[in-house]
Amino acid sequence: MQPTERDQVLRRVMAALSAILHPTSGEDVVSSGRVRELDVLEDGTVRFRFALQADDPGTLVRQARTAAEKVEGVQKVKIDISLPAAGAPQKKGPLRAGNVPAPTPNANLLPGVSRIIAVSSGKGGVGKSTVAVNLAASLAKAGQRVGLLDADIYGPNVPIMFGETRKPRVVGDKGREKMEPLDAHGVRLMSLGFLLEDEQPAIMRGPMIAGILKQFLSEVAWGELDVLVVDMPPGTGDAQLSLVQTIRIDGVVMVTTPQDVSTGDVLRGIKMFERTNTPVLGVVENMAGFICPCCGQRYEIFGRAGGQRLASQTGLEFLGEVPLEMIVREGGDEGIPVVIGQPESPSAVALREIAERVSARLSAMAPAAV
Ligand SMILES: Nc1ncnc2c1ncn2[C@@H]1O[C@H](COP(=O)(O)OP(=O)(O)OP(=O)(O)O)[C@@H](O)[C@H]1O
Repeated sequence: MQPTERDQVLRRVMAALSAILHPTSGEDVVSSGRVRELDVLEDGTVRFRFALQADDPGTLVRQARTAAEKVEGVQKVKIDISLPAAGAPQKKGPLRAGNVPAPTPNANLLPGVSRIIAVSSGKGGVGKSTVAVNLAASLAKAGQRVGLLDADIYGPNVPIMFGETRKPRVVGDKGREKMEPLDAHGVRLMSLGFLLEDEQPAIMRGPMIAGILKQFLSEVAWGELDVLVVDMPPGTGDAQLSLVQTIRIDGVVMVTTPQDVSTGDVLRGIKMFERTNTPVLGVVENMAGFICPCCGQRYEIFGRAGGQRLASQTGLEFLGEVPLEMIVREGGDEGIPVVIGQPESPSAVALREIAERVSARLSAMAPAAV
């Protein structure tokens, strides 16, 4: 594209973006300073940075993308989103929650995978992996072709929860080798933990993930899958953002305990996904009451209905609550997910119903747009 032509495209894009107004303040996204560093490259790619403000709806960036894509002469649109850091002015610097590029996941990275669900939590230890494992096992039991990617680099314990101690095999011709996922309880299993040294400090792992994830994923022979469940690292830092930017995630299941809700970590997690245009399917409340193994009596150790309140506060679907039951922990330790080992238990029934709701949400979605 010639410089004069690029200039014309630039002007047309600028005009198209200027027509996008903030729904409450009415200011347009260009003169309000949200769109920055607008450029048109020789190949017709339009690039700009979108400086999101705290009260911006998640749809504003999408509107800007659609408007730019429709402009005559534009081949591709790349947007870097800067998120407002909580309570602090924005600074330039390394990848962090306040300054992240927009997710531009590669659609061809997992070509045989129809849907990707991420299971996430605001903080560690709330039962995120337990939900991911049982969600995957339930979907597989219901006849779907399911993969499970353990991307929890800080505590990759999904293989153990599936009773797997093997390392994946390498298959394929020389120069085109791929790692074959392990097959356990009808689920194809792969863990980023296979790449990490046990003694590697956790602080090294977040930055590492951005570098290795793409290569790692393209070197796994997933085959055809209806659903890939991704067990995310806990929290909302760089590692989570790298994942969202690399993998095309169709929906996120947020796991919380009634207690965790009150800390606001979950809310921060939900906001991070919304700001990166990653749909959140709903909230699961785990450890929602202890069921005594002796008498079956239920005790609300961590309080009640926090997840439900959070769901209504955020307008998200409440996907269900899972009680605190010893058999869930035992199933995890023994490598037999409770939905398989004790399918009639209250927790297994709850987890299966959650899987059904997630499955229904996925079926209702339009074909994945990337
Ligand atoms: N509903 C439950 N009833 C009983 N034990 C549970 C339940 N949910 C999770 N656990 C147990 O709590 C512990 C933490 O669960 P899990 O590893 O799934 O949490 P996580 O959020 O993935 O943690 P991390 O952030 O460390 O990866 C495990 O021992 C698990 O078996």
